[in-house]
Amino acid sequence: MTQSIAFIGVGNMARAIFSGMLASGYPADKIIGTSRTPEKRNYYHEQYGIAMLADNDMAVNQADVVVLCVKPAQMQAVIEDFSAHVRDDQLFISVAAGVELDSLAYWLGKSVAIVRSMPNTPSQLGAGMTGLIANEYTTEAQKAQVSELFSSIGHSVWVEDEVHMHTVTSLSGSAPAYFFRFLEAMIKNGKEQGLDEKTSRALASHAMLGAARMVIELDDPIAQLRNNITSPKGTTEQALLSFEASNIDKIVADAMTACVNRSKEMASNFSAKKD
Ligand SMILES: NC(=O)C1=CN([C@@H]2O[C@H](COP(=O)(O)OP(=O)(O)OC[C@H]3O[C@@H](n4cnc5c(N)ncnc54)[C@H](OP(=O)(O)O)[C@@H]3O)[C@@H](O)[C@H]2O)C=CC1
Ligand SMILES: O=C(O)[C@@H]1CCC=N1
Repeated sequence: MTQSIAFIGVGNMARAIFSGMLASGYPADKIIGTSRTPEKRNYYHEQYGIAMLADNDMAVNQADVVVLCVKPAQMQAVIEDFSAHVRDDQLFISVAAGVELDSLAYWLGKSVAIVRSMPNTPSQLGAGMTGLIANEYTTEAQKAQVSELFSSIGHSVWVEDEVHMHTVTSLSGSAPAYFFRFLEAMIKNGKEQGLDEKTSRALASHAMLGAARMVIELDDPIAQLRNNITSPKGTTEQALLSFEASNIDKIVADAMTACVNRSKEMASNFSAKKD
């Protein structure tokens, strides 16, 4: 039987996940969302046909699976508020950056199955990538259920050690934003060179999509794919030399390290160990 799934805190990430699920055929009458804002509840109900509640307790009561989608700083208060309603047979999935399994378990206050996930917003198009790790109370059947849920909105990988969730955040959770930023810079330059925004956007974004597809669908090393475009004394070579002169490896490493460091800082700031 199809399980009832409650999304606690419907915002960007919850919408990306349930809209991907709906597009892959998950029944709307098995999805509940919560938000404190009446306008948002009306909007999501009208737009997606899911039940939208103001009351997290009520949503948790009705759910087999509870997906925790509030901001990391709100997680403790939100969980502790509904924790009296938690049942042993429920499965909890958190999407929050930097909130560890032990903290979630402590606030939930019961020996329940908890999966920590790090999805990304392309999930709304079925093109998501999600990192996953489960606590000791999660059965293999529940892990399979979580894999199935995330495969309906893209791909997923299980990591062995929770420390890797910081790296997952920097490689896929936050990464769409890096690529958007890169595209913004490219489109800006296309416009400065005289093309209109729409044409620049189409050219650059299809180049990015095509390159990503080549990496995913072909076996060639990425350096080989790059070399295939880089004619000696040609145009690409000049662009790549310019990137190297700006030390592109360092630019990317610094950004990813900053992302990981913030994830670690959040794990420390939003930890039940501080209580
Ligand atoms: N955005 C992204 O790309 C990614 C986000 N994440 C994680 O997803 C989580 C959510 O991020 P994001 O969706 O971007 O944030 P949003 O602010 O868009 O969504 C959070 C939602 O939670 C709702 N909310 C807050 N408090 C409550 C409450 N007490 N009861 C019910 N709803 C509540 C808010 O709505 P209202 O104020 O109406 O109640 C808000 O819309 C974060 O933990 C983040 O780390 C993970 C991976 C990627
Ligand atoms: O920026 C954030 O904190 C969240 C987590 C990954 C993507 N967005």
